[in-house]
Amino acid sequence: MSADAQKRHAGEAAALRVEAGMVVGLGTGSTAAWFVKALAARGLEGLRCVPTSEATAELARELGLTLSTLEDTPRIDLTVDGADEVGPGLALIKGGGAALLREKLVWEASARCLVIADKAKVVPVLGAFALPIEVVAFGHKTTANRIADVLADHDIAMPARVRMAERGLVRTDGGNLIYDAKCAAIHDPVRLADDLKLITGVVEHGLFLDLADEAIIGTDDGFDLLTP
Ligand SMILES: O=C[C@H](O)[C@H](O)[C@H](O)COP(=O)(O)O
Repeated sequence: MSADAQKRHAGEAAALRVEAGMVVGLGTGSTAAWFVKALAARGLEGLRCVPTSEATAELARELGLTLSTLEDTPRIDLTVDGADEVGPGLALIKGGGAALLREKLVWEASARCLVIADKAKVVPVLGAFALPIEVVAFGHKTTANRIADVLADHDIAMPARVRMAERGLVRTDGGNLIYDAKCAAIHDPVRLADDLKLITGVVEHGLFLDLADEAIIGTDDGFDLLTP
């Protein structure tokens, strides 16, 4: 069976965790899209949804979900979102879809965070997926040099590369750039997260540590549950 079917199983199982009247954070990406569709199909009364990207907002709007913002609903009951890697203790790499900053803002405003993913995302050590780092566009090449220094300090020799699309530099919803750092293996995610945050010009990084309360991992015939 395909990864897409596993993502659907996880998304549908997560939608059953939502109750009428909740404020729900909507993640970004292909797995989160399955959740958004399944949630809309439930037709629960009184839901308010805070999307983590313009793409998710558009999908949710099309499906008739009621949208809100972090400004209007700063307290979120439950956020459901995908991940690029799910490591030990539910440490995550996120940001493959360039939504990491809004995602982290929504996650941190949430009473409970549920990560949904297909089986291939579960890894023994984070780092095979290139770590996304969101950087302000002004002076980004000098910021990239400082990022390279930090990576070298973590025995990561490859400098991070700016993310490109067919039509040029990828811009986040906030207008920033993404650098992707091929780490291979991140041995000390807490220290790397702290060191990256200290760099002037870095807005956020895709390490989500101590944020996920539970993971629903889609399988071919259902799903498995993981806790930190
Ligand atoms: O920026 C994007 C997000 O962090 C996504 O949740 C992540 O990239 C996983 O996406 P997908 O479910 O499409 O693999």
